[in-house]
Amino acid sequence: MEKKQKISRATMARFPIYLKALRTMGQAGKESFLSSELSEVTHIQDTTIRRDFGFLPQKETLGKRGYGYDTTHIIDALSEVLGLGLDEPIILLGVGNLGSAILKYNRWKYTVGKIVCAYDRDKNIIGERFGVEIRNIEDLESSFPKECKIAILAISEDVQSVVDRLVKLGVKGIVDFTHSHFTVPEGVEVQNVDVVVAIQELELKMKAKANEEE
Ligand SMILES: NC(=O)c1ccc[n+]([C@@H]2O[C@H](COP(=O)([O-])OP(=O)(O)OC[C@H]3O[C@@H](n4cnc5c(N)ncnc54)[C@H](O)[C@@H]3O)[C@@H](O)[C@H]2O)c1
Repeated sequence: MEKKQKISRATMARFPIYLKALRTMGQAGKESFLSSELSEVTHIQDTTIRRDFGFLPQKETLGKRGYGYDTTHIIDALSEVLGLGLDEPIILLGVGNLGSAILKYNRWKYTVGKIVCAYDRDKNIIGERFGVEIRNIEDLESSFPKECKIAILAISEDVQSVVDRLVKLGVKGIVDFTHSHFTVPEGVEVQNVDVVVAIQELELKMKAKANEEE
């Protein structure tokens, strides 16, 4: 029986970068590519790219000499490993400053899926922004998009109660921009995104580097 290779965290972290670049290249009509071309776009060494592709499931991903890799095959293989589809429906909770910026960031296409609708409790915000329908949070249960498993949290109050409602509706992954503490049951993943924490981590890395050089 074929032994399944364990994919390292570093390789898994590079897969979404390849996927994003290749979806853009694919949309531009590029049917095949060389690892050196992907390297130029992603700034990841081509030897690393070739090694990472060795972990992908399909045989076609191995590439052919002089032709390179088939763009569609690699996109499919990356999507399979990452468990992502282009049509992944995503909802956004909270359309204030941050939520609006997220909606405005129009690079969702060809990258991670699609924000199908957003929710807010402020009646003045209900309607449409950047082509996305904004619904009243009161209608969450009655208008929740079928099959939606991912929610982005950009609300500022009552976070736990909104999270509980999302979990009940079947949400399995939460991208959390709030600075609130909340809990989720086992089987639900939370990914925190925090600019302040990112700056603190950066400072620590810079200090460590400066100490090394002393
Ligand atoms: N992670 C980061 O780096 C980062 C950066 C900025 C802000 N934030 C956090 O993101 C959140 C939003 O920040 P903002 O500046 O956009 O705030 P904001 O006040 O401009 O927007 C919040 C929006 O969420 C809505 N809302 C609040 N509670 C709600 C609820 N329970 N149900 C439905 N809608 C609700 C409000 O009506 C408002 O439209 C805050 O929690 C803030 O602390 C995080």
